[in-house]
Amino acid sequence: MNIHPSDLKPETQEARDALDTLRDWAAKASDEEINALDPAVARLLPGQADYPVMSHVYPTGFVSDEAYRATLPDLQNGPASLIRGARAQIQHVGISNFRLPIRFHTRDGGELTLETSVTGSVSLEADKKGINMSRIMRSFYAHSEKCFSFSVIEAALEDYMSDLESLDARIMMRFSYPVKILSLRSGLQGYQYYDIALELVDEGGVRNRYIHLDYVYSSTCPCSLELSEHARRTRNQLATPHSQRSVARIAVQSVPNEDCLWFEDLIDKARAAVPTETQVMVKREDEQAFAELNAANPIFVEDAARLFCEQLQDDPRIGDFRVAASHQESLHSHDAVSVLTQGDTFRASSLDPHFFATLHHAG
Ligand SMILES: Nc1nc2c(ncn2[C@@H]2O[C@H](COP(=O)(O)OP(=O)(O)OP(=O)(O)O)[C@@H](O)[C@H]2O)c(=O)[nH]1
Repeated sequence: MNIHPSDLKPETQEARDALDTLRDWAAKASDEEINALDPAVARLLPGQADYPVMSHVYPTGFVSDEAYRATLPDLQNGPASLIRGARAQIQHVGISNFRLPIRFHTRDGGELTLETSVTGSVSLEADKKGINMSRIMRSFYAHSEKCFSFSVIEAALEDYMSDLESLDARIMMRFSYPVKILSLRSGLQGYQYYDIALELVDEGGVRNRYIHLDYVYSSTCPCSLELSEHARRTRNQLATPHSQRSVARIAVQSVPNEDCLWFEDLIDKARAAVPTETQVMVKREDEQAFAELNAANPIFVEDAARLFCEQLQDDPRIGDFRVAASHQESLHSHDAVSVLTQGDTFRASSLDPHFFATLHHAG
């Protein structure tokens, strides 16, 4: 019978010598080198004998049943003694920017399914360690299949407060909302996308709804227009006023009213305030119209804030509001900015250091 050398069992002394070699190596090896060893080998080292041998193969067939789940550590629901740092209430704790498709009604009776970024958070009492994070998403998912309306989101908010036993809760939904807009003169149409955010906040038992809209427009400087005309008139010198892409972030408190405040209504108000919205489909006749429209509506950044304010302040569907405008001046190496608020909701002596920087819309 042919015996292959690998079939030969090493002599016991050889095995002992190999173990001594391993242990001599281990005595000089670093922890990293020891930890990198195959657990079955590491177990042979002194003091490692009781080290349990663990499988490195993923157990595809393992089922986590209710009884097993009950054995899992649940740190976030642990005793207050686990709290690290100050024993202070946390105003917002949750998950930011989980995304899912949400269906929205349009003002003309249609429906749009849009990618929506959701941020959900709840308050946490000072003596509680943490929240069950997954419930922030699970509560929202339970309602997300229904067509959007603030009342659907209110149902998710109710779940937050009951599932997470929280006093306050907040849901923010951000999406880009397409609206077909007509060109100025050629009759062409194209889609304009509006960055919109909805906030639903329940704080101290008071519930509020907020809508945020970014409106992008061209601002032509009135002073520069006058100076250009002055050069033409007095010196027959051609001159053009500086104009620039500008952004107004309009935030309104949507107050319950039998008449719904549609996204399209807010967009219409913005256009009524500052008609020089950036265009989508532009032929030469449209470009000429745009030049005339800008000449007819020159605005400083102060004018912009007040023009938007004028469109918001007398609408019974709108409570407190804030207009933040940024003109990315083509004359300067900086932006001209303004913030106008009405009511206490958005009044703030401190502004996020990056707030104005977010009022830039790339093409
Ligand atoms: N509270 C909290 N949880 C976190 C954080 N980062 C990750 N998590 C994890 O979020 C995961 C899901 O949390 P839970 O919703 O409590 O999961 P669960 O306990 O199985 O869910 P329930 O069955 O509803 O209790 C946990 O594994 C946490 O470790 C954090 O910063 N805070």
